[in-house]
Amino acid sequence: MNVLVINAGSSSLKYQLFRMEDASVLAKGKVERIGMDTAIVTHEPAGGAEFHEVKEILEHTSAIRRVVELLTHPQQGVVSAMSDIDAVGHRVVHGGEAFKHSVLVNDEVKKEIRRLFDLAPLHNPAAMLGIMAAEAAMPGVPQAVVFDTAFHQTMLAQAYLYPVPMALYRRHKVRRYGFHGTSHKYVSERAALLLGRPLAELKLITCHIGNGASCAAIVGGQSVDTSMGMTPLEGLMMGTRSGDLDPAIVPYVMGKEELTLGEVNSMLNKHSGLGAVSGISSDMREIVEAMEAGDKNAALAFDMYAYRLRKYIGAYAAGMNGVDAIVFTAGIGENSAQLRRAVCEQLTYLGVAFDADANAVRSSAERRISTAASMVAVLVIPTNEEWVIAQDTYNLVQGLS
Ligand SMILES: Nc1ncnc2c1ncn2[C@@H]1O[C@H](COP(=O)(O)OP(=O)(O)O)[C@@H](O)[C@H]1O
Ligand SMILES: CC(=O)OP(=O)(O)O
Ligand SMILES: [Mg+2]
Repeated sequence: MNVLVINAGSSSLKYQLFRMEDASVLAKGKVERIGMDTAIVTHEPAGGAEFHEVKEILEHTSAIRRVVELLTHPQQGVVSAMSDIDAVGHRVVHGGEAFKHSVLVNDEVKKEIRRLFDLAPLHNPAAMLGIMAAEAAMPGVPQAVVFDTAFHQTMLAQAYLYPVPMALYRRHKVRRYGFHGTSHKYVSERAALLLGRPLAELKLITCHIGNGASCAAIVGGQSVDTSMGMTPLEGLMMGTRSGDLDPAIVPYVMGKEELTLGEVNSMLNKHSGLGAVSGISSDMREIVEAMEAGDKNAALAFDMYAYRLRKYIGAYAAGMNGVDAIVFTAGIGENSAQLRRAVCEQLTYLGVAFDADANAVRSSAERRISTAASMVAVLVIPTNEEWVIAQDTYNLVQGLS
């Protein structure tokens, strides 16, 4: 069975086509910088030459259309027709309390995902575009959805409730859901293998640091806390999102600047974070480049980003009463040696002995960047949300026959 996985992030769309029988990847690729001046398309057919293009791609529907063209292309393609794709698995960011597990797509499921648009305005609409575009391109092919929120459903009420009137939870389900769950789950399992210790006895802090960023406190393989909240806006500073701030700022700024609810929402989700502080870019590569060229605002944005992450690591070590390993993953966590260094060199109080040389090595392998003597291991583990989604999709589709 061939399963196509579509992971529509806020600024990127990643895809992988898996042959499930031997867990092989027939092709993978990504469309990055969707909606920016130029998007970057990378398509890697297994055993074939990598294909790159830079073109304007303004939204996710066009991105999927391009992916479909590439997968069936006479030169760059890996299947002769779309009928060689047996199932499609989608990443959906918000599943609310309704979805504790992955499900096959039907009208009810689509309705529920739409109902959650308000709570994940950058993500659920992108995922829905993906589902609709895939249905149009591959009619009759079963589709499954895998939710970012599902893994965090193990949190206790002490972590998922906000100290506000409890009627808000009862009436409107106002609570912490947490996101990037598929990634936090995957890297925590890989971390246990890399450390050679049972997951059941580990306390981990996993840092999924991409365009969206969150960390999670994981005890014995179960999420006990995570930095994103009811929506993916809370927690760490991100590319375009503010993360934590004093909630009183919202009504204050709305009054002073005469902003509507929609405008203030858009300000915090799309016009804050690295982009707002640096005035340069929401992309960490460009921030680091500008910082190294001496730009003060880029340096401030970088320092704030690292400082806020360091504070969460401290908070989660306290929350779990200890930590065995800190894991970095996603675009920035996997690739930015500068950011990892800025965070980890000041964790000596926790017992982290950072290995700056190991950290500086560019690699796509799972690796340790703390010294052998470090009391707390620091790991870099490339995430693989797509493989987890493919497995869930495969299992659901098997259940159909
Ligand atoms: N070599 C690199 N150095 C620093 N940052 C990088 C590098 N490669 C990618 N990134 C950063 O990773 C982020 C995107 O991460 P990603 O996980 O792909 O995001 P998302 O899935 O949320 O769209 C961007 O800020 C990008 O600059
Ligand atoms: C939930 C979330 O923020 O996702 P992403 O990192 O893909 O934007
Ligand atoms: Mg992502």
